[in-house]
Amino acid sequence: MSYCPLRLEDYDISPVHGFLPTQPPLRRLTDLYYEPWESIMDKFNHYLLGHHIRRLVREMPILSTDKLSTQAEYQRAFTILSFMAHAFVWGRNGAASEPASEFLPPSISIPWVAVSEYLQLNPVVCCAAVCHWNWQVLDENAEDLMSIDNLGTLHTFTGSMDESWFYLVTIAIEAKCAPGLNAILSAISGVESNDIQQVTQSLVQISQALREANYILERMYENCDPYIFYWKIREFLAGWENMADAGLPYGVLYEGVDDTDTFSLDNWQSLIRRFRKYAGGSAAQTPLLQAFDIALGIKHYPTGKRGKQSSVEEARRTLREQGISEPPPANSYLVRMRDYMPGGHRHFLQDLAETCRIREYVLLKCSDSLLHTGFINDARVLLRKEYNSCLEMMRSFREKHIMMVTRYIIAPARNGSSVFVPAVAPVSSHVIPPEVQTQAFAHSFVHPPPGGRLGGDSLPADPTMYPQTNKGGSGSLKTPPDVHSRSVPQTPSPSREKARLARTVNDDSVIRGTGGTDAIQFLKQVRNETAQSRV
Ligand code: HEM
Repeated sequence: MSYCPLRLEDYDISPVHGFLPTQPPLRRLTDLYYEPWESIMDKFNHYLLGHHIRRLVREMPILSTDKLSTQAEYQRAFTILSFMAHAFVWGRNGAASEPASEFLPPSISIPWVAVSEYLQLNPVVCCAAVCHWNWQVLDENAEDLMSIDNLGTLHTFTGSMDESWFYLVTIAIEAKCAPGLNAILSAISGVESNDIQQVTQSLVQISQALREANYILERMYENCDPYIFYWKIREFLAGWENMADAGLPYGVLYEGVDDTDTFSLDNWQSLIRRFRKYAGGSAAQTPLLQAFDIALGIKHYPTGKRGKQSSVEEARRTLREQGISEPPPANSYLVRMRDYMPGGHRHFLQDLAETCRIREYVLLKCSDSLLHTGFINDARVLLRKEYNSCLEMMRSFREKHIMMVTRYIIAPARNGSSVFVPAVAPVSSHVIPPEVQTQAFAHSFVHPPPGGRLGGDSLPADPTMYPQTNKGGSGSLKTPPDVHSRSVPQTPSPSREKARLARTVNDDSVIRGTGGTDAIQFLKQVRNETAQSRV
């Protein structure tokens, strides 16, 4: 086989399991030093159910990360700190006595930030935490070790089979698509050496991997109930961006990390700017689909903007200008999700975009002019067929995924919760003085933060939606409140917070996101761009 400049291992990608680690994730940090973390995880669901998490986390010592040495240990630390942190912030399903917490105690925030810096991702729940680093093999002797039926999760928030299954579908898709990643590299080297058979054969393997992904995706319905997903699971996966209605108008302050400057403690405005805003967990944070997009040359444009897929002319130009890097997908939401991927995986996507010219190769080999002048031969017909078959698998995956979003988000939101939530008097966790709350609240509507931390140093302004983490109160998105007539922002009651946290659908049945754009519109556009990439 000819040379391919990329090696999966250089990016923490497993040749056998793709973006999952080759060895199953650690089930425990064996150094007894970390026992305070592990002993909470031993009874995590019970503690969460019985409202013990906040007390236990506050009582936890601040542990150093110095005793973590392997990548697997860091990954385990990240996963368990993520579970504890989100359980701490969101409390027990919006129980009456537990509104969302705007503060993460130093026992979580200090090690969590240190571990996330090591892994080069944001300290917030992400796909890697709940899927990539959260699985086990059930039967070591099974014929197909990584079949979804032979996998289990290590941790869930709710202790439900539905939540396990929700993660397992993604985990199994990752595992089954690993051959597709190897095939991408093989196709790249085939292009380098102008070996049309190798490129075609690699495309066959990519489309087989994607066929598996389609099949596994549809199995979501088997064991994950949309009601449970929407009303029980999803709220724990939410982040702290655009969560004013859910009780987090400024995001979350990572105590001991962002408030160490004593000046800020005397100055509330300055302190509020230290709050972090992060999107929550979503399978959109898997590098897998983005890797296939890049490999197949599918371009995604900002939501609402129509763009063209590359033509033969552009393919010629790109090949002439070897070495000039291909810009990342222009859809800022997809680009933004890369900050929630481990560093190695993110760098792989960047380098893949610079290296991969499969679409250009197919376009040039199978251009219409060649077809019309009779130069076409069987190898070229086959190349085009297999390339288009990959696109069809990607399109079909996205089509199924849109239907899934309709069944798991839109329908349950429309039907409402069947659980009676009694009206309770507002209980505030906010310790910020009311007058400062008023100013900051007004400020956040008049000048919405550009994303990332308040003060906007990391994430670009993005009008694209992120409904899984949005409070989605239709009123606030459609009609900003009259900030001048507001005296003190109402602290939502926990029961209202719960409803708002889960509710992301307006009366017109549109899932709204950060900038008021529409999730289904985004997903349909991404699907259409995939379909339009056929050659
Ligand atoms: C109950 C199941 C699921 C629901 C309700 C769901 C929901 C959503 C929603 C609302 C979005 C829009 C952006 C966001 O909010 O993150 C999205 C995007 C996305 N989801 Fe899912 N999702 C589900 C399962 C999956 C699975 C199993 C995968 C694959 C591993 C997946 C992969 C993606 C990807 C790659 C995107 C980005 C858009 C794209 O590239 O097509 N999702 N999902």
